[in-house]
Amino acid sequence: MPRRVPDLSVYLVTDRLLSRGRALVDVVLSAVRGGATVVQLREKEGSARETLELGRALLHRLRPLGVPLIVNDRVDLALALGADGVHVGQGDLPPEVARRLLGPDALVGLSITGAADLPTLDPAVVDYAGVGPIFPTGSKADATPALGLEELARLRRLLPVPIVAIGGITAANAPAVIAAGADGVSVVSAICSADDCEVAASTLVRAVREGLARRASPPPG
Ligand SMILES: Cc1ncc(COP(=O)(O)OP(=O)(O)O)c(N)n1
Ligand SMILES: Cc1ncsc1CCOP(=O)(O)O
Ligand SMILES: [Mg+2]
Repeated sequence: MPRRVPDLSVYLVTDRLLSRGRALVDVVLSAVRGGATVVQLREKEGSARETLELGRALLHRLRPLGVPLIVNDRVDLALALGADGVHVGQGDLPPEVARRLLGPDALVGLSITGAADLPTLDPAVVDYAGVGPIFPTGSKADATPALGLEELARLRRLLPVPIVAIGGITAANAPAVIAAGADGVSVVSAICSADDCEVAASTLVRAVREGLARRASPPPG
C-alpha cells in the first residue's frame, strides 16, 4: 500500500539560531497552534546527543497532536528517535539508503534545487520534494541560486510527487507560490524569527488558502 503523505501545507523547518533566544519546543508548539502541519528538526550546530534530546522533546509533544516530525539530514537520528521521517538533500545520504534504513512506513523527502536534480527522485522511494530556494534566503549559507516562480511551476509539472516550496517564502509571496503549483510552503525565518510564531503560522495558513483559491480561479487575461 502506498504511504500516506501528510498535509504539507505549512511545513516548518526549525532553526534555533534564528529563533530569537526562544526555546525550540515553544517555537514549534506556537507554530502548531497557528496551524503548521509538519515540523522538520534542522540542527546544523549542536552535537548528535543534543539533537537527539531536542528530537525527543519535540516528538513527545507532537505525536499526540498528530503532527509529523521529520529529521533533517540525519537518518541515524530519525531512526533512533522513531521520527516520522527524514529530509535529505543532494549531498546527504541518498534517498534509497534512507528508505532502506528507515523502512517502508517512514516519510522520505528530497531536495530539488533545479531540473538537473530530477533524475535523483524515484517516486517509489521519495514521498515529497522540497523545491528551492524559490527566492533569495538568508537562512541557508550554502543555498543554490533562487529558482523563481516560473521555474517552480515548470518543476511542479515534471515532479511525480507532492512538493513543498522553500527559500525566502513569506505570507506576502506564499499565495503566488501555491498558485504556481506547490502543495505547501516550507519556511524557517517566516515562523522562527517572527514576533509571534503562532500568528505567523496562522497567517501562512490563510496565505496558502488564498493561493489555492487563486489556482482554482486564475485572474482573467
Ligand atoms: C523541505 C525542505 N526542502 C529543502 C531542504 C534543504 O535540504 P538540503 O538541500 O539538504 O539543505 P540543508 O537543509 O540540509 O542545509 C530542507 N531542509 N527542507
Ligand atoms: C533549508 C533551506 N533549503 C533551501 S532554502 C532554505 C532556508 C529557508 O529559510 P527561509 O524560509 O528563512 O528563507
Ligand atoms: Mg541536507
